[in-house]
Amino acid sequence: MGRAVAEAAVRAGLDLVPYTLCGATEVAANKAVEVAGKQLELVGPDTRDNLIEEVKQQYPNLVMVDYTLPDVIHDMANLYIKHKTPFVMGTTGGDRAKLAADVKAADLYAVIAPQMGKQVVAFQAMMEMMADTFPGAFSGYTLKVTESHQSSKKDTSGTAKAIVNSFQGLGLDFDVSQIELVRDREQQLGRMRVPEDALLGHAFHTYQLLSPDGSVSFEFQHNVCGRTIYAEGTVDAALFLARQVQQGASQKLYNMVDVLKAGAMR
Ligand SMILES: NC(=O)C1=CN([C@@H]2O[C@H](COP(=O)(O)OP(=O)(O)OC[C@H]3O[C@@H](n4cnc5c(N)ncnc54)[C@H](O)[C@@H]3O)[C@@H](O)[C@H]2O)C=CC1
Ligand SMILES: O=C(O)C1=N[C@H](C(=O)O)C[C@H](O)C1
Repeated sequence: MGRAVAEAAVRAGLDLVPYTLCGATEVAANKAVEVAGKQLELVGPDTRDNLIEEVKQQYPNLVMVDYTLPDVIHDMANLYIKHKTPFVMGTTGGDRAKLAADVKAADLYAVIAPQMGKQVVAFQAMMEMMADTFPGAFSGYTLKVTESHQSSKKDTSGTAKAIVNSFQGLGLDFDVSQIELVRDREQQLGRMRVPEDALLGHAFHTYQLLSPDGSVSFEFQHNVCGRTIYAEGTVDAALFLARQVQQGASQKLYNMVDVLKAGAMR
């Protein structure tokens, strides 16, 4: 995602900071990272603090973008809080309530969301609205949720968890631990019908609802191949956040439904 966002930022005409934070293993591998002809320097956890202070001086409108891993999500949030750098975070996992509470307590500008793709965010917003408007409308129904992602994704989809939250509001008795995770290549190609060239980057979600007597069924599905939809949405979020900072907006913590409702997604 880091590369896809950097490329989308360049496409949008943004000034890309020539550094990229990464884990210690990536620094040790010492791989060159080039985006749109610009060389990016890899910066590991040991040297990032001093660098961030320098970069802040040089780029006063800095917005940091986080696509790291569930294991380090709180460490990364603490980093942005420590340096007071506005940030957009698409990383999933961690304790989401704690994450929001920490950022709110720090009074820092941020967009945090498990889903950045405009049309999927719109679907997510629609489900939230349905749950708020018609609470319990699907009481007694059963729910089956299946999500397939690239096998490197270890956690349950943050998007699926958010949608399940709305289904719970609609009366479904369903826990996120019941979400079926598909990470096996053969199942992805066969049962899930994921195109082979999307095995390393896809998100196929299906939500099936069945009435108590089996006579009524609903199915919602969103299938994404590749990373572009999230990268473009991330750039929208960064532009939106930069505007909120400049205007000194009183609300500081946002999710992508807020960004979409503000009309800030291209
Ligand atoms: N919100 C959204 O729309 C989307 C969210 N995601 C989420 O974003 C996260 C990352 O996904 P991918 O890019 O596919 O994973 P990836 O495994 O390709 O990349 C993770 C990156 O985190 C970096 N990293 C690890 N430890 C670090 C540390 N201590 N400091 C700085 N960087 C560190 C690694 O160097 C690596 O480049 C996952 O949680 C995924 O579910 C992914 C796509 C869309
Ligand atoms: O890791 C991914 O790929 C994705 N992660 C997010 C999630 O966990 O919901 C968003 C999308 O599904 C892609």
